[in-house]
Amino acid sequence: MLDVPLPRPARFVTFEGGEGVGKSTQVKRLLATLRRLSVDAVATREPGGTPKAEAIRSYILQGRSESWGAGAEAVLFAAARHDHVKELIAPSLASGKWVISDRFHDSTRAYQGLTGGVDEKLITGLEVLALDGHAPDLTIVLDMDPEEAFDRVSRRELEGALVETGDRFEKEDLEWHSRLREAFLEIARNNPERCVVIPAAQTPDALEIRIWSVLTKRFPELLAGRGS
Ligand SMILES: Nc1ncnc2c1ncn2[C@@H]1O[C@H](COP(=O)(O)OP(=O)(O)O)[C@@H](O)[C@H]1O
Ligand SMILES: Cc1cn([C@H]2C[C@H](O)[C@@H](COP(=O)(O)OP(=O)(O)O)O2)c(=O)[nH]c1=O
Repeated sequence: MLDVPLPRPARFVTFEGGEGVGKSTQVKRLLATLRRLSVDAVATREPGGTPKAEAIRSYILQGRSESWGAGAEAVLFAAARHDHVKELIAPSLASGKWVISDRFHDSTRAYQGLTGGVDEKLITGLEVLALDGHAPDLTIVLDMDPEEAFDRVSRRELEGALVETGDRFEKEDLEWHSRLREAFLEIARNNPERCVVIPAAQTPDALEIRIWSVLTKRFPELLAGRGS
């Protein structure tokens, strides 16, 4: 019998959660694992991912749009996302490439919507426009106590990493970050078929193993033909 490989449809996976929960670390690790398995994949981030979206990212994260209010910022994030979907995400998926994004639309709903007070109807309308049908297949929500996550971020800053967000959302107080944490958990509860919440207060290795087990359960084709 011919050993024909099973088709592996390209999947769109997003990572969400507050600051310092370990999203970027796990995105890099997942990309490396997929590539080791010869899965064609690209990692990207939001806001950003394309030159135009990166320009919007710099503008917002430098705090230049802060005085415009959360509603206008939601529109800016959505404008960046629209370009990101059109120029990078949709073409990658169409060409068979997996896309792993460090943040996506849930961040707008959590930060600007549920925490920032922007009307749910505006958030939903922006989602429809920006996603253009490209909702993630799976969203990993990394969840942890914001105080512990702050410690990680301060360490990252002490270690000298370039952190462009230090003067924007990170400066909000603990109560605000606790509301943000609840916002992500609420989004996950409302989208149980798409979102998986993973406790993030564990070592990077343990977290990587847990995330990989979620992926292989959700997308068994990842293991097809590997005898496991
Ligand atoms: N599981 C973990 N345990 C402890 N520290 C971590 C873990 N994952 C990441 N870190 C460290 O915490 C900081 C924030 O991690 P990062 O991946 O940049 O988080 P995020 O992208 O969610 O802001 C970095 O200094 C990183 O090295
Ligand atoms: C994508 C997105 C990000 N953000 C915020 C979350 C972060 O504070 C910032 C992006 O910074 P980033 O460096 O990607 O986040 P992190 O600190 O988790 O590594 O922008 C929104 O407020 N709305 C959005 O739609």
